[in-house]
Amino acid sequence: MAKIGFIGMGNMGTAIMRGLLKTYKPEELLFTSAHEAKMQKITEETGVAHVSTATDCAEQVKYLVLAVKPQVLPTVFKELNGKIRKDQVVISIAAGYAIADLQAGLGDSARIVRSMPNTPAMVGEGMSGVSYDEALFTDEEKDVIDGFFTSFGKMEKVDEKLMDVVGSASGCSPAYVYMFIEALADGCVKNGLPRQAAYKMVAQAVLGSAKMVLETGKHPGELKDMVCSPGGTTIEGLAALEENGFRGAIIKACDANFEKNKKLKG
Ligand SMILES: NC(=O)C1=CN([C@@H]2O[C@H](COP(=O)(O)OP(=O)(O)OC[C@H]3O[C@@H](n4cnc5c(N)ncnc54)[C@H](O)[C@@H]3O)[C@@H](O)[C@H]2O)C=CC1
Ligand SMILES: O=C(O)[C@@H]1CCC=N1
Repeated sequence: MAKIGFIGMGNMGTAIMRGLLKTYKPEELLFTSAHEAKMQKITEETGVAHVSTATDCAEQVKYLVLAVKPQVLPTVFKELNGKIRKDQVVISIAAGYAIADLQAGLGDSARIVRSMPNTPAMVGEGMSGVSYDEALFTDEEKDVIDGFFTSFGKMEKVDEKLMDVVGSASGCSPAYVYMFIEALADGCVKNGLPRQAAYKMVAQAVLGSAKMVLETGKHPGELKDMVCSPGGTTIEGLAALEENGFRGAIIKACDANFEKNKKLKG
């Protein structure tokens, strides 16, 4: 019998499954999604079997991952309501759905883990904010839950009331970073650097800078100051960014994420 089943196998489902396949055998996983031809292709590529309905998937697994768009969750709830077993663990990655909302859709006794991962899961460098009531799960289940998230990156347990904020830090943030990489590369291309060299150099600079934050423990401002030689080139660039509202734009983007979470429930 499969252990972990996915309802929804799109961007995030495939990213997470790829991570899990480093730890789990294909026979331990199962999924269902919307299009038979796409499911067939994923099964051929990964060796993971699929079934046609959410009910079939739920019936066959202990850990059930909800990986459909928030707008699709009401349909899935209709199909699954009352069918979630007491021994089952439901892992949601949906934006905007609180544990109480998921229980309202699946049944009050459903034991839910709410999470917010991100697409770098695809390369084993995901970041997931995770929230669940520790008292509801056995030690073995907690090991599986934590192992699930660490199979494709890092995890941080957070209070559920912070999960909407976590969306900006984990779920949404790669999009901002890609936009930054694209813009910085464009700036380099404008001044003559070949495009492919620009992407490679900028992406490596982002990777290295992130590592500096994680590994030195230094404040990002201190690391920034180390780059800015007095009267040098970097401080000129920083002044231009400040003039153009760089920090304010990012803070506003986080506010926009936060507000949108409240409007996703179907
Ligand atoms: N894309 C991202 O970066 C992140 C997304 N999320 C959350 O992950 C969830 C999935 O997002 P994505 O993977 O980006 O969406 P997606 O649209 O790429 O994947 C959803 C999958 O669900 C399938 N589907 C549609 N209706 C279905 C149904 N009735 N039964 C079974 N499968 C069905 C679709 O065919 C598709 O393969 C969302 O709730 C989103 O909030 C969380 C973190 C990051
Ligand atoms: O854009 C979204 O709503 C999803 C959740 C976080 C990242 N992607």
